[in-house]
Amino acid sequence: MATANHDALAELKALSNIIRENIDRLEATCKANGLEYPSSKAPYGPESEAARNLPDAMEAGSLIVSAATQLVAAVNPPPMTMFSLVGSFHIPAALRVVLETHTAEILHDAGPEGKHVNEIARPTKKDPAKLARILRFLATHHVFVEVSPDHFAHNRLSSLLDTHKSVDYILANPDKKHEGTPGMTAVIGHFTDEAFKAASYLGDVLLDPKTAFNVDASSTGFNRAYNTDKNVFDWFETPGNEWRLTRFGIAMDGAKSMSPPGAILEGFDWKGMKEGSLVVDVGGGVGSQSLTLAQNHPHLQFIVEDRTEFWNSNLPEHVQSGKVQFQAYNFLEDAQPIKNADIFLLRAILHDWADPYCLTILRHLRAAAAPTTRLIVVDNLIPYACEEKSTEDIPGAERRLPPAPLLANRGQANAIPYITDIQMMALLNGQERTITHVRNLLEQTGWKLVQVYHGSPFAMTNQKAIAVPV
Ligand SMILES: C[S@@+](CC[C@H](N)C(=O)[O-])C[C@H]1O[C@@H](n2cnc3c(N)ncnc32)[C@H](O)[C@@H]1O
Repeated sequence: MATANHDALAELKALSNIIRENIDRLEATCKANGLEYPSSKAPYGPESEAARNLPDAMEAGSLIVSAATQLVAAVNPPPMTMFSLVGSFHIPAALRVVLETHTAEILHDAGPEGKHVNEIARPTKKDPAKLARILRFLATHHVFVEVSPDHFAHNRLSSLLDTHKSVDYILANPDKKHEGTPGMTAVIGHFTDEAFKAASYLGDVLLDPKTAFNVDASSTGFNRAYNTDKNVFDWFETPGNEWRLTRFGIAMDGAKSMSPPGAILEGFDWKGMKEGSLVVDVGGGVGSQSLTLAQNHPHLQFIVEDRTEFWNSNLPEHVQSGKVQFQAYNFLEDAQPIKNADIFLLRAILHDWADPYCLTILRHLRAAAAPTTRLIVVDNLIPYACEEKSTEDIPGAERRLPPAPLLANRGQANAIPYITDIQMMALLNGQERTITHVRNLLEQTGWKLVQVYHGSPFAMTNQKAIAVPV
């Protein structure tokens, strides 16, 4: 541990150099590609994100975020940092309020002058004085701008809360707010509601001797928060929760926007597969990953397996289109019915479940695998917060270390897998896993991990572990 002042200052200077060098790199990358770097004041949109999605810009951005957040932690008085950390649970509470008062839609056409909070609070008949404090708190975290006292306007971050639907439509059809959207608002809804409440009971579950070592999917913070014995997937299907199930399905689709477009296409030679190869998307939800694959690789066939109720209550038109076939399948209870799959795809599935459930899922797939079947596990492969040598024998597993003095896992630039890890624990006793952990599960179930793909530093649930039967 550094104790002398000059060490601490050397760290600050090194961090500031990383930031400066990588801003120059961003500038050069944008210039070389003739693209504008997106403004933090302009609304978010996939086209205007093009510069940020350039591989070199992503790497530069990741190093800047890593260095800047480390710099803040080093410079801010520790009690202030700790106070900010323990108080950060108010952020999702505030985000839920603005989401459910449709503030983003109310401000949609307000332009840079924004609107007075009285106007923002009126359509949902909320207290403007309280809403102003909520919005000011968020503006302090760069979500919305307070342009003049009590007048709030959009910026890039707050525009992610906007469904682009009219306020009148949402007020008349509250259950349809997220339908037909890219899904980020549904992600925000699920996180700030079910997940946030589940997380607030996580400590109770982990500290209670009766549940401390329990890995049951229905013995979680979620179960305490909602006072139910059902796991979250069963609970979503109980009468009265239809809108939550729909929101969750749209949220899963929306999580794609947290990765570069087409992230599922990377890291595996889909093109090299023979004509008519069959991809079975196990627990494929509304089939959004299979659709992306089908659109880009029309020579492949797809079957999306999930619990019946899931797709019928989400996107029935996908079932009717025929491009992707849907099949009811319970991966915890049933033998895998497809015996001639070329690929079993498991995206964001293993992370939902504790090890005993994953072993069941993997054994069912192994029993149905042909010698040529490939298993592609797409999940976050969570790095230790220090250097890791134990998986370097697996092709693709090695990670490039960032420059000193950054954390080996890039800290806040790589925060999402650690957030989803705790989220999975709070909701289902699931978890994100290290490469070693995934390898162990595969080895216990007759699979061998042969290739790892890390992908973009800013992508969500895009890392791939490719396995073959043994
Ligand atoms: C986190 S979502 C992932 C969806 C999709 N693979 C993706 O990447 O967007 C988990 C999916 O597992 C499905 N699921 C949960 N329990 C299941 C079970 N026992 N059998 C089959 N599917 C299940 C859920 O309905 C949901 O669609």
